This record gives sequence, C-alpha cells and structure tokens, in this order.
Amino acid sequence: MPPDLLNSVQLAHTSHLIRTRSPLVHCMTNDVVQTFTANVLLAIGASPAMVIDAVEAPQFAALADALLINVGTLTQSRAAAMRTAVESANASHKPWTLDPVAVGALMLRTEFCQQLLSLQPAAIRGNASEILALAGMSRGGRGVDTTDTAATALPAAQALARQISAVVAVTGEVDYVTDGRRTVRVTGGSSLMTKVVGTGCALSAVVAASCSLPGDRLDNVAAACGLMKRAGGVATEISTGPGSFVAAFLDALYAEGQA
Ligand SMILES: Nc1ncnc2c1ncn2[C@@H]1O[C@H](COP(=O)(O)OP(=O)(O)OP(=O)(O)O)[C@@H](O)[C@H]1O
Ligand SMILES: Cc1ncsc1CCO
Ligand SMILES: [Mg+2]
Repeated sequence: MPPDLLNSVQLAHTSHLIRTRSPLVHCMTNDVVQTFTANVLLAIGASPAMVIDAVEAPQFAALADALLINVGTLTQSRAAAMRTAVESANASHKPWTLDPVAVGALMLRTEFCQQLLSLQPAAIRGNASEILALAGMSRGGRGVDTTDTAATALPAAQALARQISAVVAVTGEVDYVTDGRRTVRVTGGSSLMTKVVGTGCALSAVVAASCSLPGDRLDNVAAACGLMKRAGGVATEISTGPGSFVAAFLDALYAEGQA
C-alpha cells in the first residue's frame, strides 16, 4: 500500500487531545536535550518530568501517562534504571517510546536497544541510520546524525514495526510513520531543524505523549510528527538562524494550540 499523507484534521484532533488531557510524560532522556524537551512538551500542552534515579524511575513510570527512553547519553547505570522503568510501565499498562540515538556502531547502546525491543515499545522514533541499524540492516550513521534518507529506511521501519508490533517513525526531510501495514507520510519542516540540537529527541517525547491518547496510535504518532514539522516550517520563515529558530519554534508549537 502506498503511504497516506497526514491530514490536517487528524493533526488538529491530536493536538487538541494533548492540550485537553495534558499527558504526564516521564522522560529518561539524554543530558544534551533535557530543557529543550521539557519546553517542547510544555509548549504543546503536555506535562514533562525527568525522573532518572533507579529507585524513583520505576515508581514514576507507574504513575505517569507515558515513558520516553532516549539512549543519547547512556551509561551502564542509566541503562539499568531505564530497564526497571520500562518493566514498571509495562506492568502498569503505560506506553513507552524508544529513541535509539546513535545506535549502530556503539556496543552498549546497540545491545541495550536490541534487548528493549522484546519489552513491547508502543513506538520507536529515530532518524534513518538509527532505524536501519536497529533493524539490523546497517551499522549506523555518523554519531547522532543520519547518513541515510528516511525513504531508504522505510522498508526497515516497516519490517521492525511488524516484527515487534509497534509504531515506528523514521524521520528526516520526509517523516514516515508505520505499523508495518499502513504507512503515513509527513512532509514539511526545514533543514534548519537539524541545525539545533534535539528536535528529534523532543519529537520522540511528543511521540511518547501521543501514545497515551485515545484513538488510533499510528494516526496520533503521525500527527505528533506533523505538529513538529508544521512548527518547524513556521519558525524557519520568521527566524534568521539557529538561535532565533529555537525561540520561534517553541512559540509556533505554543500557537498551534491557541488557534
Ligand atoms: N531536511 C529536512 N527537512 C525538513 N525537516 C527535517 C529535515 N531533517 C530533519 N527534519 C525534521 O527535524 C526533526 C528531527 O528529525 P531528525 O531525523 O533530524 O532527528 P534526529 O537525527 O534524531 O535529531 P536529534 O538527534 O538532533 O534530536 C523532525 O521533525 C524531522 O521531520
Ligand atoms: C549531540 C548529542 N550527543 C549525544 S545525545 C545528543 C543529542 C542529539 O541526539
Ligand atoms: Mg536522534
């Protein structure tokens, strides 16, 4: 089946659901993107909390509406805390989302993410090289950056989605969101989104939030991608570089919900 194009009614619906339900998103994410991720979640009307201790994380995973696991600055002790949080989220029937940052060449994060695949993530969001590597089809990108296009990684995303019954979002110039049967294509945004750190990581937090919503998960995750693309496009038009882009991007996300 050829990909559907994300429609604006779905985007508005998911955005409204996030703002009215304000999901509490438990973020176990990397050191680089903590504040940006929290600000993105606040701008769309969700509620972020960064709880990382090995004792507190499983407690909080049971209370929060959704959990994000991002391995960008993984350590062995963080991996242990993340695993207990995932197990707790699963025991409490809370959806969790994986961002496999720089998976491929590096052993600790690659083995850890491969193991997590058996713990039923609701969604996975990564760039093309990360999704290819997670599916076992390449050795990863250049550090945290992709060296492949999302279209190239779509078959890997579809295979991975079918294999573990999750929604997989592979992002880039075009985003593809798939459950292995149906695929939604999300266009927009701009390359300036890759010139500030953490747009992908923050998107994964928005994907995590969207997994807690009622309705079709694939459609909600695609809408999460659409929200970020649209704000990225608006922000690019009014900004003059990466610095002003960040402020304009947060303002655009915030404004989407006020319309
Ligand atoms: N060339 C591009 N044109 C338009 N949008 C893009 C482009 N590249 C990335 N994006 C958008 O930027 C956001 C981040 O996607 P990307 O695939 O770069 O994630 P990432 O590599 O994991 O990022 P990071 O690791 O910095 O958080 C997504 O919303 C994506 O759609
Ligand atoms: C730059 C960087 N290094 C580790 S995580 C991260 C954030 C982007 O993924
Ligand atoms: Mg990334």
